[in-house]
Amino acid sequence: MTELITIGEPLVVFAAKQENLSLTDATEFHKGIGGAELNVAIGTRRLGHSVQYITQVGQEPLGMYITKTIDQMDIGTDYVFKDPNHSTGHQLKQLVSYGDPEVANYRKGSAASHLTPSSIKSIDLSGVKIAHLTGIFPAISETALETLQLLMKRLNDQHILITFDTNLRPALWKNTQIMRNTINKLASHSDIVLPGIHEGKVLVGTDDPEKIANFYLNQGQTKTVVVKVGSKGAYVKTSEDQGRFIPGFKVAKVIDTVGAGDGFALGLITALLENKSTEVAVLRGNAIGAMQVQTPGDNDGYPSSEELKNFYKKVGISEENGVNNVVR
Ligand SMILES: Nc1ncnc2c1ncn2[C@@H]1O[C@H](COP(=O)(O)OP(=O)(O)OP(=O)(O)O)[C@@H](O)[C@H]1O
Ligand SMILES: O=C(O)C(=O)C[C@H](O)[C@H](O)CO
Repeated sequence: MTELITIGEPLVVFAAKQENLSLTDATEFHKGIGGAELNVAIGTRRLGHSVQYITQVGQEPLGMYITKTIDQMDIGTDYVFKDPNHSTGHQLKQLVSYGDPEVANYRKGSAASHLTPSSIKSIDLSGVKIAHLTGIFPAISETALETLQLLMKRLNDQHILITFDTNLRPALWKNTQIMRNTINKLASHSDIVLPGIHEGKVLVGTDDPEKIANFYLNQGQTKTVVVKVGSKGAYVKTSEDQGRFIPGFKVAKVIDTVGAGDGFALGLITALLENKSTEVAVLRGNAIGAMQVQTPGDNDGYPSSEELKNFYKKVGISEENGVNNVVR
């Protein structure tokens, strides 16, 4: 039985080791794995919950590297399909001393983009508590979108809670209007929607968190919206309560912002799996987002239960009292 299921495109990430060099000039790289949904799977497993990851990889060294690595992490690979004809997506990522790193993606026509709806029919959803979906996978190909739509229909039919991170990747879409319409439609079939504040501006046309939340709460089945506001934390509103900000955690130095949103999502998901309140789930999302920005990889800041406890201890809060303790 699996608590969390997710579907996405894994990327082999070659992260530059030399600070502030362009990707053209960098010569030394560290090989790791990324991909938004896989990041969530990794962090969720690290906190002790069971996960199945649905994807397709090439039958070549990068595909084998992904499969071997996630298998060693004890993430379920029952639905990691193999494609002998296409290779696995990969990415070069810059190391910067400030701001977002430059990335170069090599993912067009990847094995994952050739996943088709037929792969969804075999998936056993019994016992699954939460499914995590994002706006990246449906952007990589028409068949990926159809595959996601079929999975969503099966999840909705079985009343399995869906968390949806809008995760905009404009370069993967034909144009902004198609991106906006498709993502907002997918969001309407999700229970918890997790846009970033800048994404809200593109998707809803405002950067007022309350207005962004109201937009999603007024369409489809969405009952909770959390708008992520970078270092400031997050704004949460449900269909039953007034919205509120839950402040973020101060960090000594931001090393790499990639994977913070996924860290937030997995913090929220794991807390909900442990029957914590929505507000505690947002607090844990903030904590794991803050831990992730202090590390160079896409998912190496995600904590074990022990590391999460130590993080709270260091800032002098616990999950039980932390929501109302705004001095961080
Ligand atoms: N500089 C920071 N300091 C502390 N916490 C941070 C910082 N940046 C991000 N976080 C935490 O991580 C969460 C997610 O970050 P962000 O708001 O950038 O999400 P996002 O827009 O989804 O990001 P991503 O680019 O990873 O998709 C924030 O809500 C916050 O809790
Ligand atoms: O999946 C992608 O598009 C990536 O850029 C890989 C990163 O690990 C991911 O986006 C972080 O959210």
